[in-house]
Amino acid sequence: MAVLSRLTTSARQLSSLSSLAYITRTLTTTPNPKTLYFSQDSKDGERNVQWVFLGCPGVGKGTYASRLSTLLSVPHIATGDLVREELASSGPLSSQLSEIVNQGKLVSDEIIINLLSKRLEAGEARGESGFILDGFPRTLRQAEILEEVTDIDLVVNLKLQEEALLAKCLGRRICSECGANYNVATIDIKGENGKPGIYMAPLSPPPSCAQKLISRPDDTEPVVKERLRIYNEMSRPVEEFYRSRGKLLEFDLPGGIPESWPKLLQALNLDDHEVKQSAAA
Ligand SMILES: Nc1ncnc2c1ncn2[C@@H]1O[C@H](COP(=O)(O)OP(=O)(O)O)[C@@H](O)[C@H]1O
Repeated sequence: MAVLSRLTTSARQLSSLSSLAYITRTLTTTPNPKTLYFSQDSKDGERNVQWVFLGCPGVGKGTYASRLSTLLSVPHIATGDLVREELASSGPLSSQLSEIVNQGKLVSDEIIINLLSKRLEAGEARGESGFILDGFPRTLRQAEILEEVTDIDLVVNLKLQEEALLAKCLGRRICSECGANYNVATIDIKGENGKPGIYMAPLSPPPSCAQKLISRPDDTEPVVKERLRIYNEMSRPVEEFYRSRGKLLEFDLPGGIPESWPKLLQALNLDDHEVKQSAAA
C-alpha cells in the first residue's frame, strides 16, 4: 500500500522534517459527503473511504467512527487504542508511554506515526483498504505528514459543550472482559442565554458486563481537564487545517446516540436503507 510505505518513510524521516510547508487557503466550503461516499464504489475501481474523526476527549469519536466503519466496511483505527495496546504489551515503550498518557499529554509525533504505520502494515497483510482514523492527526505536524502521504476525503469534527465532555469522560466505563464501552453518566444540561441544553442518557452495561467495569486511568478529573487544555492548544489548529482545505464537516451532537446517529448519517448523506439496516443492527 503506497500510504503505508510513504508513512513509514515519514516516520523514519520525522526528525528531519522540521518545517513541512503547507498552504493555508481560505476556502470555507463544506465537502459534499455524498459525492465522497459514492465515489468510493470499488466496482468503479475506486478505493475505500479515507476519513478522519476530530473532536475533544469524550465527544464520542470512538462510538461514531466505529459504527461508521461497520457501515462502510473499512477499519476503524484509533491511535488511543494503539497507545493502550502498546502500554498493555509491556514493550520497551510502555513505561515512557504510561507516564505521558497518565498526565494527559500527547505522545511524540514520531512514536504515534510508528504505531500507526505498524497498524496499517498489519491491516494491509489482512487485505484491508480505506480507514476511519480516530485521534489522528492531533497536531499540525501530524496533519501535514498525513496530507503528504495520502488524500483524506473527509474530516468529521464532532462537537459538544465542555461541561458535557468532562461528565462523559468521568462516566466512561469499559468491560474488563470483552472491552465494550459504556457510560454511567446522565447528562442533562439546561439551555440558557440562547445556548441549547442537552440530554444524554447513560449507556448502561448488560448484566454480563455490569460487574466487570473499569475506568481508564487517564479519565480522572485533573487529567481530563489537562487533555481538554491540550486539545485546545494542539488540536484546534488541525480543525483549521482541514477547514481551509474544504474538508471539514462540523457536526454538533444533538444528544445521545439515539438522537445523534440518524442525524450524523443524514449529514453524511448516507441513505435511508443504510440507516434502517444499521438501526436494526
Ligand atoms: N495522534 C496522537 N498524538 C499524540 N498522542 C496521542 C495520539 N493519539 C492518542 N494519543 C495518546 O493517547 C492518549 C489517549 O488517546 P485517546 O483514547 O484518543 O483519548 P481521548 O479520549 O483524549 O480522545 C492521549 O491522551 C495521548 O496521550
